[in-house]
Amino acid sequence: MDSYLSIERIGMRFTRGSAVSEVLVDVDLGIAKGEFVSIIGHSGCGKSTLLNIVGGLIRSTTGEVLLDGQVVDSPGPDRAIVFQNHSLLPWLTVYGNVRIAVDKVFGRTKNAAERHDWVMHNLALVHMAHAKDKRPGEISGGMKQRVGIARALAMQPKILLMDEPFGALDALTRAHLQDSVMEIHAALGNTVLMITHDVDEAVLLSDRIVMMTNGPAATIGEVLDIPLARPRRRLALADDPAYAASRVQVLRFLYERQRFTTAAA
Ligand SMILES: Nc1ncnc2c1ncn2[C@@H]1O[C@H](COP(=O)(O)OP(=O)(O)OP(=O)(O)O)[C@@H](O)[C@H]1O
Repeated sequence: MDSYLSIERIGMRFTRGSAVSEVLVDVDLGIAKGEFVSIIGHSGCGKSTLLNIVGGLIRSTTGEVLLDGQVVDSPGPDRAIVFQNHSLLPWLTVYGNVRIAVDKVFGRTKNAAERHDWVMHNLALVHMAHAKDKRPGEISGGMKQRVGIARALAMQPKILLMDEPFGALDALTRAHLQDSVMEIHAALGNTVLMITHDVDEAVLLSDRIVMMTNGPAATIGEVLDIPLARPRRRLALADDPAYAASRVQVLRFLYERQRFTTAAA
């Protein structure tokens, strides 16, 4: 496979005084351009640590990450991150929150009118153009996540990194956002690496699911291809045997092969 993102033999050890914790060992993963890959694994196994290494927020102890042939060693606009708890600036409007990122990334290459249009285009993609003048305190959690996604997309990153983006939302809002993300992925062909705890979400959205072993010293246990044609519709999939089979494989991995142990909590 031609890897656009290449995670090569990543190891991560945290040292505090004489205490050393081995969190990740020998993590190897290649992601193709346009692929949607999810990472699933029990709490504490090191999923966020891995995503933060890819984002350049922390440096791995061993191994390296390459994106489009470039070594990742610091944060950059080519890797936009969407966190579980939106990170919008409360004093700016919805528009302002996206505009600030657009000005930063495209300040030299697009003029003010183009930047305005680009902000509005990305707000429209997540169905938030109507709320452009509202402040984060005036909109729901789901809407805030939509704005966070618009801001990330507006940076035109090479890869979109999402750390449990829908984790704090109720089931219905979550379903709407998943549908939006699928629409956007179909329209733009983004490369996405997403952490989730939700097996149905992973199967619905992903081309492949990366299943991590329990920590400490976690690594990739199995990678599952999801053989479901796109576009995917959640209602139709409910009766699809291929959907059920993928789901069972992830559940087996998590609850039989990698049973949650208190040591991993
Ligand atoms: N800066 C740090 N210093 C020391 N240990 C850390 C640090 N960051 C993370 N860890 C440890 O690394 C392990 C993995 O944490 P991480 O947050 O990556 O797991 P996770 O799989 O994302 O968990 P969850 O699903 O609960 O969010 C945990 O044991 C955590 O305590």
